[in-house]
Amino acid sequence: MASETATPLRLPVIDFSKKELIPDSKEWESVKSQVCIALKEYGCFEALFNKVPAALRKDTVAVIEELFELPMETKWRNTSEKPMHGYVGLTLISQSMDNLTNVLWPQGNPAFSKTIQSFSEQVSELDQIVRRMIVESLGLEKYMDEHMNSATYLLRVMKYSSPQTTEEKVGLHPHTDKNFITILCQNQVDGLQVKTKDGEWIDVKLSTDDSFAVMVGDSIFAWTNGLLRSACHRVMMLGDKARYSAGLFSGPKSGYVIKAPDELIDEEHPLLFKPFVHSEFLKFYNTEAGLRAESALKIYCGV
Ligand SMILES: O=C(O)CCC(=O)C(=O)O
Ligand SMILES: [Fe+2]
Repeated sequence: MASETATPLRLPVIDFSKKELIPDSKEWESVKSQVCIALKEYGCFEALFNKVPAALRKDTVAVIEELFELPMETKWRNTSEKPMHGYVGLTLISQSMDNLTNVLWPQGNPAFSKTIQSFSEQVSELDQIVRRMIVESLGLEKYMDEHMNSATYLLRVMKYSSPQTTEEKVGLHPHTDKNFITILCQNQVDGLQVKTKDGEWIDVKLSTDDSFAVMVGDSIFAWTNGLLRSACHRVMMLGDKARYSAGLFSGPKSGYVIKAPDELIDEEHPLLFKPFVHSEFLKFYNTEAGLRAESALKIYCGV
């Protein structure tokens, strides 16, 4: 049957590595329109971004592996009730990095915090380029400074142990991220999948050593009044190697109210979500009803 030979869907790949990528240049406009198309369709794309030196990426994966070798207290382990295969996620908040390092390695481990810190800084440049492009492509320049200044970052590192079977196991259940933008990188072990509008799962196979997966979260979905999708994604594990990933999450600062700009609301595009404070929404998301909901955002503040 013909459908069996259909080529699997691939995420758009967008190149952010060109020297000429400066605001207002031809290159910038071209990348911007690719970003806008990809985020409307998939809420996600693969970014090629060579500003993070290969050595730093390698060091980052190495320190993450080192971190997960430590005997960790249960409070740092995943506390979700949902069955997931061998997932451990740790949030490293950049600002308190030195504190955390001192707790984990009382004798000190400056290399760890330095690596994680510079990795976060370099990847945050890509986040800022993407968010600038989003604001510009929706004609919302008037809100540029407000939006850019409304964000804060956290870095989360994850380990998914190998299931040691030939049968796929859930590493992380389907969800949308709740923040603005998530940028993920991984060791050589794939597993991330993104759901299309038609409900099909696409394997995210990062194609180069400079690749990152970039995803829109619910805060951008709400702020753009639904114009850009927040990508539903999950992790499926197969085989005998552990997956390590690192995600830089940009999200609204504490207390910041997310409100879709008037420019995006008219009769044809009625307001989808009432203005909300992100930290309050997160509290709801972490309740049983929030976790059970297909869209916690809709239940929390849908119009
Ligand atoms: O490990 C991954 O690639 C996905 C992680 C993820 O979706 C999350 O932490 O929200
Ligand atoms: Fe996620």
